[in-house]
Amino acid sequence: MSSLRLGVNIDHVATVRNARGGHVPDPVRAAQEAVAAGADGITAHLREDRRHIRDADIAALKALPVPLNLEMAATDEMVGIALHTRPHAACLVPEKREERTTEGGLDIIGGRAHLAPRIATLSEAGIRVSLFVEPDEAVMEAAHALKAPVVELHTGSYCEAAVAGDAPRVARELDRIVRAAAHGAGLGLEIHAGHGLTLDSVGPVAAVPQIRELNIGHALIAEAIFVGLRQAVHDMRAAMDRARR
Ligand SMILES: CC(=O)[C@@H](O)[C@H](O)COP(=O)(O)O
Ligand SMILES: NCC(=O)COP(=O)(O)O
Repeated sequence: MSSLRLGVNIDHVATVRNARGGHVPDPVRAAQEAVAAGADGITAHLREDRRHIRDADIAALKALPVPLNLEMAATDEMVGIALHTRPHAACLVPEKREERTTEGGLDIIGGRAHLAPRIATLSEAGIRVSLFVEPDEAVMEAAHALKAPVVELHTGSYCEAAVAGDAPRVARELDRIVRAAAHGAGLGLEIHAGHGLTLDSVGPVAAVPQIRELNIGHALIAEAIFVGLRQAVHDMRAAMDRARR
C-alpha cells in the first residue's frame, strides 16, 4: 500500500441515482469498482438533507470489506447513526442546507464545547474521528486539544485558485496547507486532505510528505463519465504516486 491513501468519495454517484429516484447507478457498485481499481477506502457524506447519499447506502457500504469514512455533521442525529452503523471512520464536517457543497472547515475553536463530547462519544465507540478543517496552524492546535486523532485539511481555497489560474494565490494557499500539515503532524495528528482536488491540482498536495490520505470525489466521478470509474481511479492514483516519487 502506498504511504498516501486514496479515499474515493462516491456522493455524486448517488446524485445521479437520485435524479430519477431509482436504484442506478448504485453507489455500492461504484465503491466496489473504485476499490478494485486501487482505492484504499470509500468516503460518503450523509447530509442532513439526504440530497445524495442516503441512510440505506451507508448500511450497504458498511457491509463491504473496505474502510468506510462517514462524513457527517456533528449533530445528535448523525452521531446516533454512526454509533448504530459503526463505520471505520467519521469525518465531522460543517453543513448548511443552503450550501451547494462544503464551503469551509469546521469551526473547532468556537465550536469546542459542542464538538468535544461528540468526538469523545465516537472515539469511545472505536470510530476513528477526523475533523474537516481549514489548513491553519492555530486550528491544528485546537484539533489536538480536542483529542481528535485525524484532521482533514480543506483544500477548497487552493483548488479554487488553481481553477482560476491565480498562481500567486495558489502559492499562498499551498503554503497554508504545507505549514498546517507540518504543524499538525508535529502535534501527533494524522493529516488528510480533500475537497475540490482534480487530476490537475492533486500533485502539489499529494507531494506534502505529512499527508497520509486524500479524499477525492466530485472531479473523479466527473472524469469517470468519460473514461470509466476504474480508469478514473487508476489515473488519480497514478497522479498521486507520481507526486510522491
Ligand atoms: C467535506 C467535503 O469537502 C466533501 O467531502 C463533502 O462531501 C462535499 O459535499 P458534497 O459531496 O455534498 O459536495
Ligand atoms: N472530504 C473531501 C471529499 O471527500 C471529496 O471532496 P470532493 O472531491 O468531492 O470535492
